[in-house]
Amino acid sequence: MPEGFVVANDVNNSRCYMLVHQAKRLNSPNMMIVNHDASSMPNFYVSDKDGKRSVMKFDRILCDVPCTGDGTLRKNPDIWMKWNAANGNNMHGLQFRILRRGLEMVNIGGRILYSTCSLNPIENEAVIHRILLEMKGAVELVDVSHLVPGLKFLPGVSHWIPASKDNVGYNTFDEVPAKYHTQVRPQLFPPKSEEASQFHLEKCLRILPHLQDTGGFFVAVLEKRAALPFELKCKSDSHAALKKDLGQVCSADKIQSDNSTIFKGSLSNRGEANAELNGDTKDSNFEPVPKRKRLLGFREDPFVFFDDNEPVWTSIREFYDVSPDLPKNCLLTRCLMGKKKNIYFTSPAIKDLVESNHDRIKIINTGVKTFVRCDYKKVCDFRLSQEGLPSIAPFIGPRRRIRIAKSDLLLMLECDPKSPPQFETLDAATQENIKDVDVGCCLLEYRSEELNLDLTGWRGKCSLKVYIPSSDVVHYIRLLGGDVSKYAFDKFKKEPAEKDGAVIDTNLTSEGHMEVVEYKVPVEKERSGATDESNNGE
Ligand SMILES: C[S@@+](CC[C@H](N)C(=O)[O-])C[C@H]1O[C@@H](n2cnc3c(N)ncnc32)[C@H](O)[C@@H]1O
Repeated sequence: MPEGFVVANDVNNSRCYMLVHQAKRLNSPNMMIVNHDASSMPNFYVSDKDGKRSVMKFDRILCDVPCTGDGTLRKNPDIWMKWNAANGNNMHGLQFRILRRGLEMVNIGGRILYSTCSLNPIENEAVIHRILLEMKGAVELVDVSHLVPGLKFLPGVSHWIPASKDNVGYNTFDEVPAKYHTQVRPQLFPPKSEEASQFHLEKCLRILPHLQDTGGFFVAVLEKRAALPFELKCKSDSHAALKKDLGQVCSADKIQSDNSTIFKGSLSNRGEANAELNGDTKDSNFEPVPKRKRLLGFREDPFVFFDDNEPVWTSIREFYDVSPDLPKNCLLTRCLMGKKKNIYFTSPAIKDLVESNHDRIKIINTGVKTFVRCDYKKVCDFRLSQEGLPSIAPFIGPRRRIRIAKSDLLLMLECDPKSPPQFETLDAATQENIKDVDVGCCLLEYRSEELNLDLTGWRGKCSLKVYIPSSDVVHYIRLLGGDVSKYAFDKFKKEPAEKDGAVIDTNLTSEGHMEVVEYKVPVEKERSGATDESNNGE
């Protein structure tokens, strides 16, 4: 299992759930979704082998920041009506703060990608220029054009004209009328022409809509070459705060006050650095980081990892013939009491991240669903879930594995789920393999030179079923080279008639029109209520 992991964040709670939905397709145990304001993102702690905790720095950070979205004018025509040369002025501050916080959280030598779907330089080059100025050489723009061969783009610009909402542009801050001083601030202005070349803003990528018929997009990659100026200054403060933070078992209040200490420490120093830079002590350019509200008040179920005495584990281990190499302490549920419904699996690194931060970071989701309660089946209380199978398949023992042939798999995928293929219709070798496996949930393994598949199955008394999400059925038939034409309808030629028990799915065809795919499959119920422990933020 890879040691790396991804932490995805959005300040908007609903967007986090959208993220959960999208990320679910990856089936990755190495991912965590969190819900914070990125401009005041709390530090993440990790522990080493001796259990000593330290602040984690990321290797890579991608800041796809909120923006005016004026690069998407073609698909969002309402932007035309609201467009104003000054719209970007309101976004600049938040964009800058998000990027700056990202730089704090990245390792020296690490990279940060800043992107917007806007073409307004105030949201783009002006943010990068301001960061480069403030970081005093600790951060450099990187030329990444060779990493995207074939992509058409224009270089970043080094000159732009900030404007007020009445669409009047200003060459210098001195020209800005006092009434607009809060909107058109000094930081929005481009570098002086004689200084412009030192920033290399041409290394930014401007992807313009007409170049290759896309939306407009802006991308800049920064590398952190050294500690940031305010990091050096506040190092001792942060150390003291960190020591204090780690030295106690935290209550909610304590955590809040400790975190504010850390942020206050770095903030005041950042303010200093910035004021120094701008010769301005009044406007430090840093809005105060708000004290985090009710850290423990968000409505997410807890993440409860299995301990050595987990009562449900023995029967699962025995039934699935699980290898002792499976890190069972990386299995978790989302309920403290009552019947466990779903069991999730994370990588060891994510487990540590959850345990070291769950009381200070709003974790929305992590782990892949691996076992699902199905005690009505009276064999084992839990069946395997296809979502987590790629992660734990290597640990499932031979007693629960059935090697199947391609023809068997196609039969199972294409059949009416109410009438799964009987043993005698299966490949002769498969029929032999089935004899070694008792009734119940099992792992169906298909192996060929081109394709290896591990699928959740059900070995019945006289039939064999594949047990996968309905939305994946056509995908697997396609992978196996089966005929999917009978599942497809062209919406523009024929209205699909929903038959009893049929599942309708929609896919976008390469022609860009909607193809409606209809098929009958065993439906695995994967979802329940929004705050139910069983849904892990899905
Ligand atoms: C351009 S979109 C990013 C879209 C994202 N890359 C995706 O593919 O879904 C900007 C996102 O930033 C989020 N956002 C806005 N302000 C934020 C903040 N202060 N901290 C974190 N996320 C923020 C918005 O909710 C929005 O989802």
